Amino acid sequence: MGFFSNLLKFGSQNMAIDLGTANTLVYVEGQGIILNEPSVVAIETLNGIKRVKAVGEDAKMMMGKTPDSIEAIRPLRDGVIADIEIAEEMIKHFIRKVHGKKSLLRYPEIVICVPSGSTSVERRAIRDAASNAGASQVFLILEPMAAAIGADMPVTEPVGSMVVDIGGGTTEVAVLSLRGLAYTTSVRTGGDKMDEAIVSYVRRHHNLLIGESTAERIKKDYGIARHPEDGIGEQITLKGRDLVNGVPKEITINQANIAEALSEPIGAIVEGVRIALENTAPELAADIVDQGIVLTGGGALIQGLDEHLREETGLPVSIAEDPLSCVALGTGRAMEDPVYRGVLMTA
Ligand SMILES: Nc1ncnc2c1ncn2[C@@H]1O[C@H](COP(=O)(O)OP(=O)(O)OP(=O)(O)O)[C@@H](O)[C@H]1O
Repeated sequence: MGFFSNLLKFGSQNMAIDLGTANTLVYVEGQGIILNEPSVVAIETLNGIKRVKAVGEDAKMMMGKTPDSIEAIRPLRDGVIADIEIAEEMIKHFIRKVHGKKSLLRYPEIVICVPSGSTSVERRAIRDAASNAGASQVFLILEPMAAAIGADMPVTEPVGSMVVDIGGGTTEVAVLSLRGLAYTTSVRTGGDKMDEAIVSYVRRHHNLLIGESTAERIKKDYGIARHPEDGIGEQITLKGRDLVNGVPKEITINQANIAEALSEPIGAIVEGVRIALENTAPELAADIVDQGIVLTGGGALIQGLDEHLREETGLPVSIAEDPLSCVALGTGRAMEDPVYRGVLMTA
């Protein structure tokens, strides 16, 4: 029986939460991932009083389109908690959504993942937010560990392996062995920086202002880590506001332009991997030569990123099966499977 399984018979629903800067996923014991929503909260201010107007998908749809009285906030903006009160509201909302009326019967136990670079103050804040949201007990797990477990990497064995989790706010690079993180570094570059790079490329080269959501959509559909083989790639039409005369305008760019725009954030990720490799103990480095590097997180889906890293490091690089779900799956497995008990922390 799993770590928390005994409690199930009392009607509890223990949960694992991947509290990401871009998306929050909730895994319920025995059921798997049952919630996956953007980490966005829309706050309305009326007569000086703030209240939560929408959370998750509904709030994300409002981003960039809100009237003055409503603000769409991402409480975990740069890989850290930018606004703890709103983060807590968001955690509460998602827990209630999953837990439903059962919350009246019993509070769940919650495992929640935290960035490896988070400070003890930040970790305590996340733990307290989950407690305030109704958890009877809160365990923490480090994000790269969760990503590696979710990607089926051999984290419990005396074998070194490297995971690169490219999320919204941060990229976490870690070397794991025997249930521990032998080395870890966190680069404050991820999907958000890629979106910003596209926005600024289009502004610089075409005097066109596009919104973050448009940039994200372009990145997901056409994002590429290397120049396309034909030097051009696909054509992309995008709309925004002309910075010169202020009117809406449509332009066409190509995938080679996107590769150019993304070269800086992708370069920062490659640099993070290189630093991690340089700091890895020789025995573990030898293992990584055999095991290779596994990419997780939404950024792993950028076309050609695996190939690019392979060329830059000379090591085998693979993409996890479901990169966007790895952290949530790994957090869930760590909650359910006693094999991983040692990776859970209380604060
Ligand atoms: N197909 C895709 N191609 C490129 N990027 C993608 C794709 N799908 C999602 N992303 C990006 O992945 C990022 C979200 O990834 P993920 O959900 O792993 O991050 P997170 O866990 O919320 O963030 P963090 O790890 O920083 O806390 C977003 O920036 C999103 O735009």
